[in-house]
Amino acid sequence: MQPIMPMDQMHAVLSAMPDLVFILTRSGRYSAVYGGTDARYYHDGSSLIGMRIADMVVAEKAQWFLTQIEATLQQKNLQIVEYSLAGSDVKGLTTDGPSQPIWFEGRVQALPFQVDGEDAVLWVSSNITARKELEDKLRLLSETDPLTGLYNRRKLMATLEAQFQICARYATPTAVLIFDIDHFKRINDEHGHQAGDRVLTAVAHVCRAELRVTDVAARLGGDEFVILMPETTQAQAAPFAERLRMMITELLKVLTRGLEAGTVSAGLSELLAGDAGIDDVMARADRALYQAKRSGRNRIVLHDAASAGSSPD
Ligand SMILES: Nc1nc2c(ncn2[C@@H]2O[C@H](COP(=O)(O)OP(=O)(O)OP(=O)(O)O)[C@@H](O)[C@H]2O)c(=O)[nH]1
Repeated sequence: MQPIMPMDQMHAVLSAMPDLVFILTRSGRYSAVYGGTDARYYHDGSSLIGMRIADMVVAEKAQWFLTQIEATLQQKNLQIVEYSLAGSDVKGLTTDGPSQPIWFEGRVQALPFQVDGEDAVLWVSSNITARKELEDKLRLLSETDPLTGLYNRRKLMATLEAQFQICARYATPTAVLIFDIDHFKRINDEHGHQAGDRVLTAVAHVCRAELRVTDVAARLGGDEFVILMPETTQAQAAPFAERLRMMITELLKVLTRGLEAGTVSAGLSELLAGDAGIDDVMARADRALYQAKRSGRNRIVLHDAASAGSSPD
């Protein structure tokens, strides 16, 4: 049998816990706070003892904590939750401790005895901010095109797939525009690859500035870009597409110094009720783009008009 540790040693062990440990009652009272004494990772929580969550934490977050405590008491098994808290979310903290919001992982376990006449949980908070930041960086890297900062093909397809599901359920339209810089290769050949990169970056900048917040711009690869316009039919998207084409053309004129590569071709389509999946709309927009290239470049072709012409396949 394990020897019983003297109370003062037991207390010292709890105080030395690397993470913050709370005993919280069902009504949200901080009965005890231990550990988490390294100010690089945690604020000193000792001032919370005897207080109630609802009095110490901003209302919306306090309610969230109470919900987690109740769930743990009812389910009686370990709950693992993630949440963020800024110093300003908690009243009465000392100014020591991190100044940025902290991400925590909370491990919450019901206690087999009552504390201060109430059911209670042990809540261990670990600072996981560094891990969260790394996750954010990795997500950004996996979803964006490093040159332009726009969504990459993978993220575009995932977004289009989500939009396809919304359209299938609620019959809302989504327009898809694919555009491509005409004779982009000449820009690279005449002005160098770096100049080509600057053109691609500037085009992305125009897209970002012109789009609505709900629109999505992506670089498919090379000099090919896609814009998704949720809640927008092909007909509604056409004037916007034309304005964008003209703005990019103006920009290219400046950046390419009159080279015969200063124009844009585009194909426009929309999700249709009978589509089996997102490949259908991408193929229609692509066919329309092909048609725009074939019929002299420097133009936008709408899917209906494109389907009347020949296709690349
Ligand atoms: N600067 C730069 N060039 C790239 C990048 N990715 C692809 N390219 C170049 O983009 C050019 C695309 O050329 P093509 O696909 O032949 O198309 P185009 O010259 O625009 O001709 P059309 O589309 O028929 O008008 C190729 O020369 C690629 O090497 C990039 O990230 N940066």
